[in-house]
Amino acid sequence: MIDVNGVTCRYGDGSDDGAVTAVDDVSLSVPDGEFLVVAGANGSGKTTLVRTFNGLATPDAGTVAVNGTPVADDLVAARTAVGMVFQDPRDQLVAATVGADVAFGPENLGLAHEEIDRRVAAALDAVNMAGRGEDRIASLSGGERERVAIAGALAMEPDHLVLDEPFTGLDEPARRSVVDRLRERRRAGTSVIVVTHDLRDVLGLADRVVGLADGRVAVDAAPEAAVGDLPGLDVRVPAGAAGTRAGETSASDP
Ligand SMILES: Nc1ncnc2c1ncn2[C@@H]1O[C@H](COP(=O)(O)OP(=O)(O)OP(=O)(O)O)[C@@H](O)[C@H]1O
Repeated sequence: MIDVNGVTCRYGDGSDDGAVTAVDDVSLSVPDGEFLVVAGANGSGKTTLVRTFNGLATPDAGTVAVNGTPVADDLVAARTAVGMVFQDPRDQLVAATVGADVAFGPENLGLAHEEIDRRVAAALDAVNMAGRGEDRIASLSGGERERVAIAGALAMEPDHLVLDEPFTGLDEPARRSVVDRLRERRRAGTSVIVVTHDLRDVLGLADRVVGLADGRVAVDAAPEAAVGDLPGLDVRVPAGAAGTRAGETSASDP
């Protein structure tokens, strides 16, 4: 369980005109096994909010607890329990080859070699990169690097998996494969949190949608109840899913 209680995050020191409140008094709980989509326009605070889940961002007010332990009390526990894949995978790849990169996290957990090999193989398979362990990171395309970053997070088998705009650079087979694996992880009890302003890939999988606007929770509902309000948040929803009530303009596919 991830418990977010009254979290506010600001950038800047608050004394100048440039200070920004990125997350504004947000409270929410993410139960184990939930597939949560965090949606919202650019700059609505999605990334900042999820970065508080493992201590990469520190709230100016409020608390975040993971599996009952405040993140601030045990950063190592939070980072082990919450796996994260960011928007720019170039910042996350640490090794020279694909296999070494995906193995890096599990090695740091001190797992046995056989278990590391199993996890690396399963994670590469999940992103359609089976057998590519010897490929050099430097020779990969942007989308392939993104897939390696996702594999690295999957190989950690975290309790909670956060993916920030995970599908942007993925081709269709890779996207389908990752979606299948996320579905599988959720069935195994992992909570999956996908951050996006484009719900077309994930709305069908979601148990719940939290929509942010200006750092605040504007929508918190099951997908079928949320879709009617999402176009107002400037997010992209699947064609036919938006609540295009009479007289409204939808942000869905043309
Ligand atoms: N490092 C930073 N320094 C200053 N302001 C920042 C920083 N990171 C984010 N912000 C500001 O905080 C607000 C929320 O940003 P955040 O990246 O959390 O939003 P987001 O919803 O993830 O956006 P996007 O969809 O563009 O990734 C924005 O106004 C942004 O300009």
